Amino acid sequence: MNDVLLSASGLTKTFGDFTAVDGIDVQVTRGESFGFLGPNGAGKSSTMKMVAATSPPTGGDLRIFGLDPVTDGAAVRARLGNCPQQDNLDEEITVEENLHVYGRYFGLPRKVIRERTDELLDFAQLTERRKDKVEPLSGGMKRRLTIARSLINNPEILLLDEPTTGLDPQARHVLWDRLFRLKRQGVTLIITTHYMDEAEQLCDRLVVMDHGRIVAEGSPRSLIQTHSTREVLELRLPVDDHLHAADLVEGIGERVEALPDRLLVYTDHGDGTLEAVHARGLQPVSSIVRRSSLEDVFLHLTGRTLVD
Ligand SMILES: Nc1ncnc2c1ncn2[C@@H]1O[C@H](COP(=O)(O)OP(=O)(O)OP(=O)(O)O)[C@@H](O)[C@H]1O
Repeated sequence: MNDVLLSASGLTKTFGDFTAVDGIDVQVTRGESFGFLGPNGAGKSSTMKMVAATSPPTGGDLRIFGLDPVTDGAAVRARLGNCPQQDNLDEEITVEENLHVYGRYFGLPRKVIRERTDELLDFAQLTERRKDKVEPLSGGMKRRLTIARSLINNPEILLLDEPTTGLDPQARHVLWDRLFRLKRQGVTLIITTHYMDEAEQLCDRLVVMDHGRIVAEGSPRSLIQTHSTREVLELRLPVDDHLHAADLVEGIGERVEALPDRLLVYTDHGDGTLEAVHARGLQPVSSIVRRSSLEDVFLHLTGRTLVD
């Protein structure tokens, strides 16, 4: 039997006249790594705050661990780890004191807090920095500390709102590695991101969100198979504006998307498609063939790119 930890039906959040989350249906089962992928403003954070039991829904039904986060907020929060978009560490105290304070907040015995702190500092690769103040740590270290802190109560679900936004590539990879470890330990991860590579790396299953609605759902692989071709030929032609250049490659490949700086020709055989472009007498300034990604899925479904 699937152990459903999160169940939302018609979940809605309005701010005055504005609808940020527009009647979404989502289920997450224990052990899954589940993602909300969408551009800024899609409604991901608003959804996460409702799931974190910190912002009440304005419509629909939401159950976490079978509980109502409005009436059973404290019970829900005790079983969740919550990493909000902005790190909210206490910068004036040390790394380990940040964990101690959180442990006390959850009412854990001192001995348990000490043991968990040692484990979590090791997990976050921060043992050597345990006596240092938080303020001078790098962005990646602060993020890892935020995650370590949110694990102090041994949560069944870890909520991660844009976990790697603002981090450099190396720091992102370190963080992804830590999140993989948690996933292997059986922690259910719920992640929001506007990075398609992060969604592909971390999520077993995800929903694509746009303007508060879910526009597609599935594993990264199944979404790509359903909504894109195997490969994409990216072309830069000697024209000023690619937005009006799609007709130059009309009939080549299965579908063409025109972006301001390039054409994306969707095809199952990129190299053959490039030959067809050359056979038409076109001389691209540059061309690459790559695998289809979730970015292509988003573009196909919404006509827009994930990151502007
Ligand atoms: N407290 C609020 N009052 C009014 N509008 C809000 C409030 N919080 C969010 N919104 C609006 O709701 C929409 C969705 O915001 P939300 O933060 O959920 O999106 P997001 O997908 O998480 O994007 P981001 O990554 O930028 O946070 C946005 O248009 C935002 O301006």
